[in-house]
Amino acid sequence: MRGIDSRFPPASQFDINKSPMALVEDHGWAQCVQRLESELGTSELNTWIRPLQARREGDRLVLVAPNRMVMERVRVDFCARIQRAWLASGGEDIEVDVTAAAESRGNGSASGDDTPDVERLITSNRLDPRYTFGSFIQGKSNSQARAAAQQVAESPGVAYNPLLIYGGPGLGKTHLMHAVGHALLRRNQNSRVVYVPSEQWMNQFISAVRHNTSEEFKALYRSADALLIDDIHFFAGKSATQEEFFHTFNSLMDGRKQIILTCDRFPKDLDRLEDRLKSRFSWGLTVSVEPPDLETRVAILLSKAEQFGLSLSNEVAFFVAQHVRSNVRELEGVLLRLSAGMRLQGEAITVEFARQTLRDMLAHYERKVTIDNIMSTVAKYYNIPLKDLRSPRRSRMLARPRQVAMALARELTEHSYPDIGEAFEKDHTTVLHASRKIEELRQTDLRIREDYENLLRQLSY
Ligand SMILES: Nc1ncnc2c1ncn2[C@@H]1O[C@H](COP(=O)(O)OP(=O)(O)OP(=O)(O)O)[C@@H](O)[C@H]1O
Repeated sequence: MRGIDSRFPPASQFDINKSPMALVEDHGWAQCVQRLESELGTSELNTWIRPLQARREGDRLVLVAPNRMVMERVRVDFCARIQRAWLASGGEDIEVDVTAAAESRGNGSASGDDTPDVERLITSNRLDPRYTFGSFIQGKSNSQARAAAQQVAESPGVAYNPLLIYGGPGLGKTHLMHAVGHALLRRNQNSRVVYVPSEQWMNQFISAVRHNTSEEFKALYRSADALLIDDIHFFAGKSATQEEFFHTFNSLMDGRKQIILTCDRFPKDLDRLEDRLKSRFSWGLTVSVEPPDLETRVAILLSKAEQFGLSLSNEVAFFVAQHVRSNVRELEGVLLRLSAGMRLQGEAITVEFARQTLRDMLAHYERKVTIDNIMSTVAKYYNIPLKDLRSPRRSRMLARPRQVAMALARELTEHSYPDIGEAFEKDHTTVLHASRKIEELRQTDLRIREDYENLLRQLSY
């Protein structure tokens, strides 16, 4: 194992305190960043410029942002400045193009070509410097996952192994996974922390098989100290990939190395994933992240606004949080729209400004979260006739969906208990009891929690 160490990305390359640009062969970009250092504040530089990876494509400088959010902000606010800094630092006149990581991968190969250079593929996947425990806002919806991640960061390979974080899109699974990676590297700079999205892992595996470099592929992954694999639902139905992953998993577990996985649902519910993998996933700890509640959404908005250098009042944050409930990525998207709108129109962000700027989005939500629509969505979800939600029948088969529908109406609409009671042809105390009951069951009954979150997601998009 020692023999292949040199081919691993040195841990320091993952260090958030070092510029990712250290990895870029093109020194022109390093000089350009240096130039920008004198123009931008540290916070702007670390948030928007340092996470970019640069490569030359003919007479273009292609900057790959870790996600769409960064891509859009860089396009709007920094492109021209980067071009000027590039020229000023001795570069020739080139076009600057900004893409997001997933798009830039395009053909599914992380490197953009078909070179079976496993090391390069791995080094191209770095931890996002912004995804740390410090920038993760904790609330009821994610506190368990955060605590588990923190525990793993403190006792890797011992506390919970594997740690599997599951939940809907944009709820911070990747963020927490990277946060553990950063913490492990801070504890031990030489630790070999490997982060890879499942799709890339599979592409690298296929490429290794094609180019006869399977041994190298295996050795590289099996000698990691911590392996972080994102979105493992992607492995469903890919039997050869599952087989390879099964052996990697066993090898790492035998060596007491830490494994962290994320998945878009409770892993036992994944179709076409081998039972032996499902059972291994349950050896450690499986925790969920759920959509954040109102207070957490407000806290996230205020913290992100500060991070983006955007002045946002509590009142506006509260207004946005009341209307945008689905996930954190969407909250970030809203901040981006507000920021772009503010720049274009030169106005301060007031509640009225937010209402105008986001009117299409708000109208969409309002259409979806009527009591009638909640009822029909719940009836369809549980496959029961709509009229039964209103009927006086008390069978458990009907009572639970009815309570879920009432709780959703209470959470998603501004209607009072008596209004909701009237819509369900029940007394307001029944609605009150239903809301409390469902809140309690969401803590203790996994099935109810999943049903509620699924419905919340359907109604919130
Ligand atoms: N609790 C939180 N505090 C601060 N930022 C958060 C939080 N949760 C999510 N985010 C931010 O929301 C964005 C989306 O998060 P992330 O990519 O981790 O979601 P995910 O659950 O992995 O989604 P997907 O399943 O779609 O990959 C990121 O920018 C992340 O930093």
